[in-house]
Amino acid sequence: MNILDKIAARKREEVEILKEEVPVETLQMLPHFKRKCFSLKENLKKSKTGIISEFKRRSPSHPEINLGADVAEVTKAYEAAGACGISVLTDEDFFGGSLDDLAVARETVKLPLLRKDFIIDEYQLIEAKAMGADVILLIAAMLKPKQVEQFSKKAKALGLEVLLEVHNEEELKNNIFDTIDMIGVNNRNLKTFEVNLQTSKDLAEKIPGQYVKISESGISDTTAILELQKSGFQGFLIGGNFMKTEDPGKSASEFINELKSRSK
Ligand SMILES: O=C(O)c1ccccc1NCC(=O)[C@H](O)[C@H](O)COP(=O)(O)O
Repeated sequence: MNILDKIAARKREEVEILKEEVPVETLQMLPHFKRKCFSLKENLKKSKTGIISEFKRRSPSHPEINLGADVAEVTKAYEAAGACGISVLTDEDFFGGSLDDLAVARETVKLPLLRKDFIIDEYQLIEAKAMGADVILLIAAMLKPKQVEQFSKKAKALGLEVLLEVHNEEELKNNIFDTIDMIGVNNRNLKTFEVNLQTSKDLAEKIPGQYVKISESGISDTTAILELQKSGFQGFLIGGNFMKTEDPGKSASEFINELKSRSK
């Protein structure tokens, strides 16, 4: 069983329990449910740097990135560093995150927040909105195109933006819907965990022009960003490179400042 199948199986169990414990009607009464979302898409279109900084403590490929990281401290520093948006891992079992992390990030910053999780059920979209997310992720490798269409429609109806994640041309071709806002190319092969930025460069020209393009995973220097910008990418999702350091906010700030000075 590959990692996405394992995660999907766990999510299905988790969602069935949650639906009983916290019904949709309860989520819909939470104050953030009616909040107007911040737009990551618009921030990326306006930005010269396009950095989406990620908060994650661990991952299947890196089991100990920053286990004790404090979400308020890091997200506040990411905002001050000039990030366009923040990605918050909300999966507990595989990434050590939680919906509480998302809620704390929401109370801390005014930037668009991506709920970084593995969506397999509409319930998780309602949960994302209620806990303060602005953007949700749909991973083509773990969904059927019909589900991508259904979940993206529902997300838009909730006022959320949709980031579709693909790894190859087939996933891209099968999941082009007008309810998608941004297309992310994940440079990490989820079978081997190897990262290769060429994945983004190869797919860039195949992504239709109306979608904001985001390159995800394995980005560790500003030279990579300058090259990816030449291929047409406007957004860059960076997690481990910041989170593995003692002060992720400071690392993000130095990275963004270096990028700004190299972009002049
Ligand atoms: O990172 C993993 O090990 C992983 C394994 C299985 C599914 C998803 C996984 N990562 C999620 C991500 O997409 C990354 O956290 C994100 O793109 C940032 O990547 P990085 O900058 O390399 O930390």
